[in-house]
Amino acid sequence: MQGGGGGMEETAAAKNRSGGVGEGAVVEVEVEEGPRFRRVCVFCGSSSGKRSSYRDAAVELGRELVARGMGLVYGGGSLGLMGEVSESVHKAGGHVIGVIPTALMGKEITGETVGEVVAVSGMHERKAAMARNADAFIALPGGYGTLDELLEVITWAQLGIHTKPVGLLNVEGYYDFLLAFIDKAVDDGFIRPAHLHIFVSASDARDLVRKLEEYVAVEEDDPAAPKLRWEIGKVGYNATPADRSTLN
Ligand SMILES: C/C(=C\CNc1ncnc2c1ncn2[C@@H]1O[C@H](COP(=O)(O)O)[C@@H](O)[C@H]1O)CO
Repeated sequence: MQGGGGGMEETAAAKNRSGGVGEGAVVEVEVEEGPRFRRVCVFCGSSSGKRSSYRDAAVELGRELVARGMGLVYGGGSLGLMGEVSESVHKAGGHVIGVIPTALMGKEITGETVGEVVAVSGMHERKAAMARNADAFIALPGGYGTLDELLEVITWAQLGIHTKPVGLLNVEGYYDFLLAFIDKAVDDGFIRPAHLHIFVSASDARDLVRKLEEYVAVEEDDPAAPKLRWEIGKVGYNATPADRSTLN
């Protein structure tokens, strides 16, 4: 599991719990744990949907990420739920990275991106850059684009290409049919029962982020995984420790 780059930082406090740092005293170093995830990648609709609850969920998720010390990676722009979640993180003082293909960069196409903008050459590069720069993934309600992004990170987790947690924010049951479809695929032998637990879901942001923080990766047992991981390494899906100090 990739830990958040900002995690496990030593605080100023090297406290002597025994009452004084004299000779022979036992000094306990108190380590303050940072957030498990430095940045979370959010996939969501470029539309807002027809229910105000979708917008509310995007805003709430943004606030929850910032409250937990996590930044946002998303597809850039200000359209739909993408705009809601990025605005929410930005307003609450969190760090936002928008990854956007140069062809979509015109403000008349995607609107204004808040925070940092990373320009990439195309849609595949965008998905790889979003994945590389995040430690976990969350899907809010959305359409084809959101499903594509969500199913890709689930598929790659299934293959053992990454071990970053994936969460579904199932606002008002929006994803119930997808969850039912996945159950059907398990029943009919197309998805392994163990792979049901590759992602977690919850109906509200706080529960979902908590579940992601507690998530333990499913052990990969696919013989194809090492080769795939090597191939994906060439594309640069996972950040190396050195990458984590800067944007990549
Ligand atoms: C090209 C057009 C509008 C531009 N819209 C988008 N701008 C930025 N990112 C987008 C856009 N449309 C899709 N995406 C990506 O897919 C996800 C949302 O797709 P959905 O189909 O709305 O669920 C989102 O995460 C983006 O990465 C004119 O058609």
